[in-house]
Amino acid sequence: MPSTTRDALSFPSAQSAQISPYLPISDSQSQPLPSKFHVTLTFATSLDSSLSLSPGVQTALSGPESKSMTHYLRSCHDAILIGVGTALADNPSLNCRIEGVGGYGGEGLERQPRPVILDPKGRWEFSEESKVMRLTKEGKGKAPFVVSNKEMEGQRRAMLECLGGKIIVLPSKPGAGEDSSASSSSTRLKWAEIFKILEGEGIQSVMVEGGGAVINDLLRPENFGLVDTVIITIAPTWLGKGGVLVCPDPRVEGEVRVPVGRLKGVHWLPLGEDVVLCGRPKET
Ligand SMILES: NC(=O)C1=CN([C@@H]2O[C@H](COP(=O)(O)OP(=O)(O)OC[C@H]3O[C@@H](n4cnc5c(N)ncnc54)[C@H](OP(=O)(O)O)[C@@H]3O)[C@@H](O)[C@H]2O)C=CC1
Ligand SMILES: Nc1nc(O)c(N)c(N[C@@H]2O[C@H](COP(=O)(O)O)[C@@H](O)[C@H]2O)n1
Repeated sequence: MPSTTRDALSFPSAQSAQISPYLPISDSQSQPLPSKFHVTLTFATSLDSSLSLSPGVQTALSGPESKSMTHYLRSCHDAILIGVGTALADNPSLNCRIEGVGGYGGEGLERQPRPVILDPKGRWEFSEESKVMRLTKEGKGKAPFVVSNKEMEGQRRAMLECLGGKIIVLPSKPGAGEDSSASSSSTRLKWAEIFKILEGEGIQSVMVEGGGAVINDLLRPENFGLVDTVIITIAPTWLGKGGVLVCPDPRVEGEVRVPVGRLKGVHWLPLGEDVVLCGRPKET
């Protein structure tokens, strides 16, 4: 086996066939590009709705089968988006390690997604040693785009650009009536604008992986309609209080509390010891 594929993952076609209705494209390269920008919200959660044991800590929830599923999803999207909290906590790879994808037996960077880090205040102090940069240098992934309100210091920016990444500076616009759970109102970016800017970069589909603040923000009623599909890995474990929770703000109509949202067109897929939930925020 060539060294490039020694650490490659595979995801069986019987299982990918069950997930592909929720994806912008299947892994078949002959499929046409999506005609509309597609957003997939995806993450792994515990039975008590935790993404990790505590803020700033990375917690492995997915078993090997659902981890392969996540990498399969990565191969079917143009970009992966995470918040800066996840970049700081996880030092993630944000590449796709499915057998046959570029860097893992495939040509060039074929079907490797573009990592996108949402970092309005410029808190992510990446270096050439950050995992995502190392993998880029090894030809196993793409360099990240950093979406920010701030310009980046010259040397780090030059290194990022030299690897093929870039910083995308967006003007901040305080939003009326927004709370500060994801980001202070002066730096909070509107999701419609974030997705529009990515579309302008030639990106047609994005999987948003987390973390907590990003997911809870996208679950707000005014944002949920921007999400096309939701794919959640549920692991058979409780992490306990104090974790990073997926738990959006409550929704009140008049003086009555109503559910924040419910998925439609749901499909459940057991994968190893986990179960994967696929659904759509709206009817199609
Ligand atoms: N189990 C799983 O599948 C996953 C788990 N995780 C875990 O989640 C945790 C990280 O979650 P969390 O700490 O909530 O951090 P996030 O990754 O959600 O990043 C949050 C930060 O992103 C920025 N941000 C979020 N929304 C917006 C917006 N609309 N506009 C502008 N900026 C925005 C803000 O930065 P600023 O404050 O600088 O303004 C905010 O503080 C880690 O422990 C990680 O391991 C992460 C991903 C997946
Ligand atoms: N699907 C999934 N399962 C888990 O158990 C996780 N902890 C995560 N985290 C997400 O994956 C990123 C880390 O993986 P890579 O190093 O990029 O392969 C991390 O940043 C989260 O986005 N996901």
